[in-house]
Amino acid sequence: MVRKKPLVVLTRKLPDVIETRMCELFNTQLNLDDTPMDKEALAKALATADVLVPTVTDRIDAELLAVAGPQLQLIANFGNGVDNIDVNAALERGLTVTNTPGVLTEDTADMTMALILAVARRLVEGSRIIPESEWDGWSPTWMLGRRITGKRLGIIGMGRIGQALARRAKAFGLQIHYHNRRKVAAQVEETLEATYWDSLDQMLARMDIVSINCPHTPATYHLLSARRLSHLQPHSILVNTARGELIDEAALTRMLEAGQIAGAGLDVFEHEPAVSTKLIRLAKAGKVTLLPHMGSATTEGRIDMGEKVLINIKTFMDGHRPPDRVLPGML
Ligand SMILES: NC(=O)C1=CN([C@@H]2O[C@H](COP(=O)(O)OP(=O)(O)OC[C@H]3O[C@@H](n4cnc5c(N)ncnc54)[C@H](O)[C@@H]3O)[C@@H](O)[C@H]2O)C=CC1
Ligand SMILES: O=CC(=O)O
Repeated sequence: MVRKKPLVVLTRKLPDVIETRMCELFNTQLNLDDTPMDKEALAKALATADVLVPTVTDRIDAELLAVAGPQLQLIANFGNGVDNIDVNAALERGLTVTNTPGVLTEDTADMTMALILAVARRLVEGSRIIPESEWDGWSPTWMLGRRITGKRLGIIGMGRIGQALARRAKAFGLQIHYHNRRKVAAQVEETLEATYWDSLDQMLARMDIVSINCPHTPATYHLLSARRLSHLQPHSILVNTARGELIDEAALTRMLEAGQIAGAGLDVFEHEPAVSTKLIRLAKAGKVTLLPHMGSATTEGRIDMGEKVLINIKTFMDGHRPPDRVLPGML
């Protein structure tokens, strides 16, 4: 008997090499023009697919999962963070959920370090000056940024990306501090010369630069609330390449407007792709650097992510446990 190929629905356009392999292995429904799927289109996909491959732009909530057809078995997220999926609701329905951890660690850490440098050294502001014909020549007191060497970097979430950032930051001469759910292995702490802070509030009050690198879960929503943000020192810089929902963005905006912190570098936003006009105004004034969620955006990284998705689907369809299964304890 010939086994029917499973229907795999991709919600977005993936790298060509991945789509080609996907089509060879499975009955694959592509999204050729890359239009993000609305709720109706997602519901349709969940009603027919054996495997759904969503991305960070697709909100797969309990309401949508309730309309999934009985054939749906696997949600193979093209992404590391899984906060776009109600994983508990999916697991309760007996579905398997996978993600793509590890392969975007270095790229995202690079972008985090780039944001730290961009904000501290006014890179984006400076890069506008020559194209806008506003350069009269060098001056001893003009376009001064802040030295990062010797400063204290506080990392919230010392996982894969947090540690990769710490390695880079150490090479730049920053002192590494971190807050995590638990202390990391002694050998990692030793190599990074990292200091653990059990109290996030206390760490925030002592840092020059803070980077957020933990996942967005119900427990971490607005981890940096208005109250916590108020612990930051006026000269400090805040960088977020994790998820927008981790920060009370309105409170951060007010602090930036009032000069209560020196600057921020944001790759992710609370209501992305919408970004508030106030933040855009602050960016134009050089107080904040805004990137359109491009932390993992390298050609190599996106192909590696696609390969992970392929392996997860293939392993699952062959009747084995896929390598990147998301389990309730990980949330
Ligand atoms: N901007 C971008 O394009 C990208 C963003 N990301 C985001 O980065 C996040 C982190 O990724 P990884 O480092 O691979 O994850 P990871 O799971 O290796 O590390 C996360 C760390 O955060 C810690 N953590 C969890 N809750 C915490 C809390 N309440 N307080 C302090 N620490 C807490 C965990 O213990 C863990 O050590 C992802 O969940 C995703 O949202 C990931 C890739 C690309
Ligand atoms: O933000 C991207 C991800 O893979 O997570």
